[in-house]
Amino acid sequence: MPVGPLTLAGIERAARAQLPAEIWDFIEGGSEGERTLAGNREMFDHYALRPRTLVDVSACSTGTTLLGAELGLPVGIAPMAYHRLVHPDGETATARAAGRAGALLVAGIFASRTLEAIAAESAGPLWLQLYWLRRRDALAALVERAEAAGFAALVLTVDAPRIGRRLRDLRNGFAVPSEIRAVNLDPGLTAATHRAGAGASGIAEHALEQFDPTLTWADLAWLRERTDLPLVLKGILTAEDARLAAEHGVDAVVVSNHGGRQLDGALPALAALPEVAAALPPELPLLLDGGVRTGTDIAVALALGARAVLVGRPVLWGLATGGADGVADVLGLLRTELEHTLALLGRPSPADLDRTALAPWPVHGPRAGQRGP
Ligand SMILES: Cc1cc2nc3c(=O)[nH]c(=O)nc-3n(C[C@H](O)[C@H](O)[C@H](O)COP(=O)(O)O)c2cc1C
Ligand SMILES: CC(C)CC(=O)C(=O)O
Repeated sequence: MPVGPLTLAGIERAARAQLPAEIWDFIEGGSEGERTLAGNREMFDHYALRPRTLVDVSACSTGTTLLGAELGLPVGIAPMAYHRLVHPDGETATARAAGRAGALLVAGIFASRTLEAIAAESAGPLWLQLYWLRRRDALAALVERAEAAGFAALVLTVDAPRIGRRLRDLRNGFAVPSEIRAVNLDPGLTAATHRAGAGASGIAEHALEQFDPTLTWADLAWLRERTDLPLVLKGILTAEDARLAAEHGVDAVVVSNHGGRQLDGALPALAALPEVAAALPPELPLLLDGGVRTGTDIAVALALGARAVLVGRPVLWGLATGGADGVADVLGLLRTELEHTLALLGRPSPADLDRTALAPWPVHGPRAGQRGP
């Protein structure tokens, strides 16, 4: 019997081999020189783990709680547009796998399956990500639908007043194929997404047309007035903004640079985590996304103050290669790796992780063999 991929990197290779080049570029790419995209991964190399011994690790748990919900592992699926780009089932398959694993799913405002269909497949906590659309009526309607469908929190993405210059998409003249739609929005609202043009990105043109770049802290009250759902801000990278988020009463914060797809040269997510953690009240849940690819990465992020991590691209690799089962493989590998890391580190549960689990990585240069089979 052939052995399947033993790391997310193996699933990545399989996905790359089967996806059309321009879809691969849209998923995998970052903005401009892709320095922040690379930095997200490289930053994990700056930490070593400090294992403790003679600790009973016969029963390790990967479970945690987040905004009152139980998670089987401290992992959520980052909001990503158009899952149907890589698999005909799209977000409903992702939701099935998340439920099986006890992971959080953050569905995107540009989901290619309806909120109701996603909720019907979902067995675990489900949040909805929003962009600040000029058409506030469309946003208000989505909030109402999300509440009715049982979504448990809203995530407002704040790092995208416009779309970063993603050179791969510009070169490819990338547009979302017309049969794959952001079905939760009026077709008129997303038409530009489907218009290809040499040297242009349909995604970027659409955002210029529809995203409202006047969004400021004062506007959060508009969302608050419309819903009792917890409000999460995604895309915070500084202590200053973390303090403002807390002052404005948000319920959680996601440290993120949008997977290196927005401001190139922005801090790697893991580099921003300590200052954001220090600036927030300890009871306010903090999440991180960007470059999380192994159980060790999860342990490092948790030790630096994250309650949970979100994982983006690997979920689309899994979805591309095996639908719901492929996403389950990705989440299953992360759980296996995290559980091993906790046991060998002598910290039997996520709650046991803190800064004392970490030291600076003492040698310079790239890690040998990290990618694995
Ligand atoms: C294909 C793709 C689509 C994305 N779409 C969205 C989106 O609609 N809204 C959003 O807030 N973030 C979006 N993101 C960013 C992710 O939520 C997340 O911040 C990032 O992918 C995390 O980094 P990782 O891919 O290295 O795990 C997208 C990312 C990718 C790769
Ligand atoms: C449709 C896009 C605006 C989705 C997004 O945020 C991204 O591609 O990073």
